[in-house]
Amino acid sequence: MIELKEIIKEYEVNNQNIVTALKGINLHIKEGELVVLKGSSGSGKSTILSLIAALSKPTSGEIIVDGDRISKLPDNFASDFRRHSIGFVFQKYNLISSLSVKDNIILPLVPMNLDEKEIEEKLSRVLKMFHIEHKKNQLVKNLSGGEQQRVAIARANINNPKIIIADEPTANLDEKLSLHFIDIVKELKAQGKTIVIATHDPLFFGLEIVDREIEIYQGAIV
Ligand SMILES: Nc1ncnc2c1ncn2[C@@H]1O[C@H](COP(=O)(O)OP(=O)(O)OP(=O)(O)O)[C@@H](O)[C@H]1O
Repeated sequence: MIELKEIIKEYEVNNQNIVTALKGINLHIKEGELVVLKGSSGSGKSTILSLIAALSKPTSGEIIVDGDRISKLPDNFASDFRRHSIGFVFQKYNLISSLSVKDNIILPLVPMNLDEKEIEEKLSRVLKMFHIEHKKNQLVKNLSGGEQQRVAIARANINNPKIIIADEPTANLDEKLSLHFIDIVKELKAQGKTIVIATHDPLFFGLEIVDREIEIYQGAIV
C-alpha cells in the first residue's frame, strides 16, 4: 500500500547549508496496517509523513502509494492524489475557527465541483461517524477541544480516503481526549484504513491495535 525505497530527503537552509533529514529510508506498509513512527524531535518523522502525503518530494528514491508513483507526480496531480487518497490529521487541528463545523468539514471538497446533494451525502456520513451531527451549524470557535478534534477527523475523512496520516495528533490533548482519539483510530482501523501516526506519546506504545512501532533516529530507521 505504501512503499518508500531508498528515500533521501535534504533541505536547503538559507540557500547554503544542507540538512539531510532522511538518510535512505526503506519502508513497506501493508493495506490495513496501523504503524506508529516514534523517535525524538528532529529525527525525521514529519518529513516521512509529508512525503507519503505528497506534500513534498524526496531528493532521491521512490515512493509508491496505492499504486501511484507519487515521488514523480507533477504538483497538480499530487494535490488530486492527496484529496482522494489521504486524510491528514494535524497537531493543532488546522480548523478555521470563524467558520461553521459544516464549512470546515467540506473544505477539501471545494476544488472538486460536486453538486449540493453529493456534498450533503458526504457530510452526513462523517458527521454521523464522528458523532458531531448536532453541532453542524455551530462556529468552530464555540466548540470544546474534543469536539474540535472530531471536526478535524471528520474533515480528514470527508473523501473516505484509504490512508489516514496523523502528525502528533495528541500533542495538545489531555489524557481523556487522547484516549478518545485512540478509540477513533480503533474505529478507522476496523474500517480497513491504513494508518500512519507520528508521535512521542507513550499512550500509543504497546497498544494492541498498533501493528508496528518504527523508531526513527537521525533520519534512519533503527
Ligand atoms: N522545511 C525545512 N527546512 C529545513 N530543515 C527542515 C525542514 N523541515 C524539517 N527540517 C529538518 O529536518 C529534520 C527532520 O525534521 P522533522 O520535522 O521531520 O522531524 P520530526 O521527527 O518530525 O520532529 P518533531 O517530533 O519535532 O516534529 C530536522 O533536522 C529539521 O530541522
